[in-house]
Amino acid sequence: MKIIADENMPYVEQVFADIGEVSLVNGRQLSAEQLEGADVLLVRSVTQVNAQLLAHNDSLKFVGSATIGTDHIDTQLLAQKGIPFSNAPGCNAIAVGEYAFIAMLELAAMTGSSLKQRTVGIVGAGNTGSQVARCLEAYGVKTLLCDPVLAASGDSREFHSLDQLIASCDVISLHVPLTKDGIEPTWYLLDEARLSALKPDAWLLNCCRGEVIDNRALIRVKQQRADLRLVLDVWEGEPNPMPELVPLVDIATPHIAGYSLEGKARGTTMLHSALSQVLNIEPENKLDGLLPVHVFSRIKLENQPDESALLQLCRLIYDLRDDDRKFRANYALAGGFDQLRKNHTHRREFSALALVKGSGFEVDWLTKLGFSGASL
Ligand SMILES: NC(=O)C1=CN([C@@H]2O[C@H](COP(=O)(O)OP(=O)(O)OC[C@H]3O[C@@H](n4cnc5c(N)ncnc54)[C@H](O)[C@@H]3O)[C@@H](O)[C@H]2O)C=CC1
Ligand SMILES: O=C(O)C(=O)[C@H](O)COP(=O)(O)O
Repeated sequence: MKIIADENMPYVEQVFADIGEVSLVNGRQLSAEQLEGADVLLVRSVTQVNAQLLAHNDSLKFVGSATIGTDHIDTQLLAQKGIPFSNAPGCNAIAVGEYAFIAMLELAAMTGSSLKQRTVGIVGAGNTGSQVARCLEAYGVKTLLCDPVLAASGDSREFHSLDQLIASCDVISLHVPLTKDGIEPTWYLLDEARLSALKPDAWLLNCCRGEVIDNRALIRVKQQRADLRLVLDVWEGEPNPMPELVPLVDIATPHIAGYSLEGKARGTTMLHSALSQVLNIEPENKLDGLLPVHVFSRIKLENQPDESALLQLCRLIYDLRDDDRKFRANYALAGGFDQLRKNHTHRREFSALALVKGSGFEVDWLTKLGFSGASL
């Protein structure tokens, strides 16, 4: 089988070797000509899978996207052509949850305040939003959820409206798909009126899609409101963020919130399972043994960590400040945004680090946060 895969899909050649020959391509530049004769197409979020891309191909048996979002896929077209499609829901949800949690700890350190004293509003309570809530609740931070779609579907959690969250939360973290229609469209969900209504000293995080915030309105509001703190991992108009916006942002990264090695590997192996099912091949667990041991495999805690020690511990797994520095230095260069993503050194998830505790204090909350437990 001829498999065309995005070059930024860790382990893809290894994982798919039993099904066919994998050719790696630049996903953003993939052309209809390159796709001629391919049986399987494996993409990431930068490839628009549409009629133009499929124009010279009549052999595709499967399209997979190793992502949660599907806004780059014309799923209707694939259904019309009878081409099975699968994405990888939840594959990088833990990575996004940990990114948002670490970003909030960094903002607390930056502003000399405490995350624990804040109430965090999570907009979109699906896979990624729930992981943010899990981290915050493990640490003892109050969270409020907004998800009218899940509320209407009978989800038993307590939900609030977006405007209630904006009025009452000190932090707003966005975790919705990008949709232009339907009953709850998210395009420019945070418009000028909502941005202006954010509480004094509020923090706003966007780890879902750039266009969920009206970025021009954000520039105008932030220019008037120095009290607002911003964490942006996603940008309107990627791969070209608005240059006036970047200096106004406290933590800026190139759409890598989901880039943990575990998350990427899960995305690849989930697509392998989906394709195996389509081809009627016995699915294998390919994730076991794929990931290397983390450089710090275990750490001994002598005391209960306070917020500052917790941040130090998190930085052993992921020092967000490195990505922020690289972003500011490179995003405006030609191809800079994509290069940052391509060359990103995939971080690990909390579970890669085992904590050994000294006697006389509890670390249950740290294992709930995601770290592994270990005995001496
Ligand atoms: N920055 C990054 O690296 C990543 C970004 N993403 C983005 O995050 C999005 C969310 O991912 P998941 O949580 O895994 O998706 P999900 O589908 O599990 O959850 C999204 C939730 O948003 C809710 N929702 C839809 N419209 C809403 C609205 N108007 N207001 C409030 N809630 C609404 C849905 O009901 C759903 O529960 C993805 O669609 C993708 O675009 C996902 C992974 C990584
Ligand atoms: O899963 C999603 O949705 C995402 O946004 C991905 O983390 C983006 O990663 P790429 O597919 O663009 O590498």
